[in-house]
Amino acid sequence: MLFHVRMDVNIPGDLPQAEAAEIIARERAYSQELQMSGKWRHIWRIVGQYANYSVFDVKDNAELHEILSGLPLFKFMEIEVTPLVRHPSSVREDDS
Ligand SMILES: O=C(O)CC1=CCC(=O)O1
Repeated sequence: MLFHVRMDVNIPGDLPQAEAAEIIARERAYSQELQMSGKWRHIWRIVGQYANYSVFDVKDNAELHEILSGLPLFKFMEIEVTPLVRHPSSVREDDS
């Protein structure tokens, strides 16, 4: 199943910089491992915002929930999920 996910990050200003840097480094490693596995298909920065648009390809809602709630930045994020289904006019073979 494909899901479009918007993640808005809001790290509190009073979090020590070293702690924030460590969480961001773990977030990057976690994300890159999932990208390499094919489950996190796309990640795009939203211009001018500390936010991204991502596309996940996972088994079901439960797997997506597990992945998102495991994000090191999860507690500092607002997350919006939109389930996707193949468009009947799509010419791309990997759209589902
Ligand atoms: O910077 C972000 O948009 C948050 C994030 C998600 C995965 C990652 O590496 O950073």
